Amino acid sequence: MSAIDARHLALTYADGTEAVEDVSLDIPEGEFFGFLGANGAGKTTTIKMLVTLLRPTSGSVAVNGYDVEDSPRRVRESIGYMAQETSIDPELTARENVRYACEAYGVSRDRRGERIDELLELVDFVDVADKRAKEFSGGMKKRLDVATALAHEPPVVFLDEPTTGLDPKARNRLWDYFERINDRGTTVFLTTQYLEEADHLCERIGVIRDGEIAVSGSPEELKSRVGGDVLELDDPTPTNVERAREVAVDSRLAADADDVEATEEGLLVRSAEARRYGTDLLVSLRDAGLSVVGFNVRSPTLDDVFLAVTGEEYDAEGGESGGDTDDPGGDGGGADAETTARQAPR
Ligand SMILES: Nc1ncnc2c1ncn2[C@@H]1O[C@H](COP(=O)(O)OP(=O)(O)OP(=O)(O)O)[C@@H](O)[C@H]1O
Repeated sequence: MSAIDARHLALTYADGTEAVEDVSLDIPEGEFFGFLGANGAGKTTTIKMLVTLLRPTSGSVAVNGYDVEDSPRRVRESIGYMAQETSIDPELTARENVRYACEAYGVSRDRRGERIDELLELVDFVDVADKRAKEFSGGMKKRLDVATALAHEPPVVFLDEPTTGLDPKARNRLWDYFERINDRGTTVFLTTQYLEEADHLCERIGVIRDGEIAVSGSPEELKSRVGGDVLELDDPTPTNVERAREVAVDSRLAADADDVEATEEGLLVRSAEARRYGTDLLVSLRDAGLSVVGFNVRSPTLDDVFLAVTGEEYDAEGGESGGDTDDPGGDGGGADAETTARQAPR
């Protein structure tokens, strides 16, 4: 049985916006699935249909074998949902928030005390269990959100941008919990603004564009579809970039013009020959009277996949730095050696 089986899902909002046009997903039990797309591509609308908060205009969805139209209550009982907005009560302590979630999700009275302790332990809240949630940092609130979404041990959890705005340390910590629950057999459906997060966590990824799945596959499969390596030229002046683009398109590197993209930093060329002939391009640029300030050849990342599929750079608002810390009253918890080492190579 699939954990999530969505067929030809579509949703048009009352104002006529066709947010989701045709989304089919078949996610096996126990998979860690990443759902990616630019802002407004239809991710949240899709999740809301999967968790019974929005009724599809057409198509069908079964979650854990229950049809969302026929058995919405069964679906809700069998899933955990961590929405973008926090669901914890700032006036309650961590323990009270978790207890409330256990009651709301119908965890039996006999089991409740034990389950509350397990959940607090899972997200490392034992020492601060009796502090009020309003005293917690952004990262801690997210961890508490994770605990409450898991109260009833659901076989499937939906995480909608669970780490947005967190600093790398807090994010890494959450990644550990997500991996832990997936290791226990829980199916995870994740949306994220951070492609390195999807790369690190997900076994399979689907990219939604204009309300339809544009590509899906494992991170490695998707990266291999970029076709070779990626050569980056840094040049901040747009006029130079435009001329450099013409030189690159004419070079033996690019199979066609689509392999050359202007980026915020300068220019990017996807090519199976990037390592072999990359320096030839530098010579051609110099001959054309252009100099570059930076040059680099690297393996493709999911950012390259995204750029190739959508023609846009993946939006990562909330940023890599200056995010919400996991450490209230601390020094902001910058990236330590371990954190840095765990980031996907760029
Ligand atoms: N209640 C609504 N009424 C009308 N249009 C809506 C509504 N909610 C979302 N939309 C539109 O539907 C489209 C898809 O929105 P959705 O929130 O699903 O995208 P998303 O991929 O989750 O984006 P984000 O990353 O910004 O959350 C967008 O064009 C959005 O403006």
